[in-house]
Amino acid sequence: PKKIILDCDPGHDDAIALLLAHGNPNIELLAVTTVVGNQTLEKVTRNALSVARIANITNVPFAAGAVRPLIRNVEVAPDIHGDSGLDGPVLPEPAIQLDKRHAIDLIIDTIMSHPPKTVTLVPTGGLTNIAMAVRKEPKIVERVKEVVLMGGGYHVGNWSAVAEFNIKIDPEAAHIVFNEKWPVTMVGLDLTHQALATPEVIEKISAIKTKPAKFVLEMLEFFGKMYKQAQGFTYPPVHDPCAVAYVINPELIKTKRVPVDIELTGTLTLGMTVADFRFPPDDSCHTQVATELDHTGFWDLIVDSLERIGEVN
Ligand SMILES: Nc1ccc([C@@H]2N[C@H](CO)[C@@H](O)[C@H]2O)cc1
Ligand SMILES: [Ca+2]
Repeated sequence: PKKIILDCDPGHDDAIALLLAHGNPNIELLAVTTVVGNQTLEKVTRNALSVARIANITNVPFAAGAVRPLIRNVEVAPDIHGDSGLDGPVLPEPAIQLDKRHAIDLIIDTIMSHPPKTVTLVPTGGLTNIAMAVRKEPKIVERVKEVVLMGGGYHVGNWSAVAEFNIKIDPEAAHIVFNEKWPVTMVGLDLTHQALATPEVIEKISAIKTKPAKFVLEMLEFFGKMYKQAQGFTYPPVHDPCAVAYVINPELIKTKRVPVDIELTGTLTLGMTVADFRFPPDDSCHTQVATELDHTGFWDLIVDSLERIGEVN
């Protein structure tokens, strides 16, 4: 199985990414870390532990990380995720305690305690924790197998005309992560806006008569309602599980090697992931962007994970 660390800000789609990772037999979830983003650190951390309770995830360390971006102020997304950060379903009381370490120490310890090139980092929130971990222990850059992140967009923005939320809330952190010499796969909005939870998808999940599946349906109902109101989407794009799906089966997502850098000083373009498609990438190019999703294959993975999780009491 592929060993991953999920760094997330649950968030409805982060929650589904966590369930996908937990339920899929090809993924070994080594650690879950939380970062400020969709909501405050306290709220997204509580949400992560509630999702762990829903799926009965008991043997994975969870640790909380950065309470705010490296430089800028906290900017949350209640218009999509609500005041709790996971509005819609009733959130159960957590059943596990947080790991006593800071997220960046759990990330560093986990990577350094596994053989080189065996651990994949999967950030699905702002990149504050990842940037801080790299600055504290630069050795993780050569040791990590790859970074597969949900964030950015080479032709699409959602937090400004040209920037995506996860990048824009901490562009300095993103600049660090995209410029370290490790393999980065950017699963951006160009890809995740194809991951729509259509009625056919809802129907397939509705056929699974378990509490975790019901939780997912209640999350998708709220997420869909907010996405329609806030961004005019008929069906909601479920972003974060796309990053996990790529780790599970890279054939589900087409990618293109291209240099990507982060705008830090633009008035209109702050946080933009600038992809330079003008020339063929040279050997120094360590970034690739996701371009095309196998929609059916993607959602079949999520349905399969929910079926494997089964009923939980
Ligand atoms: N409007 C909006 C804001 C933030 C997000 C979160 N940020 C990423 C998509 O921009 C995902 O990780 C998701 O959790 C989604 C929608
Ligand atoms: Ca997220």
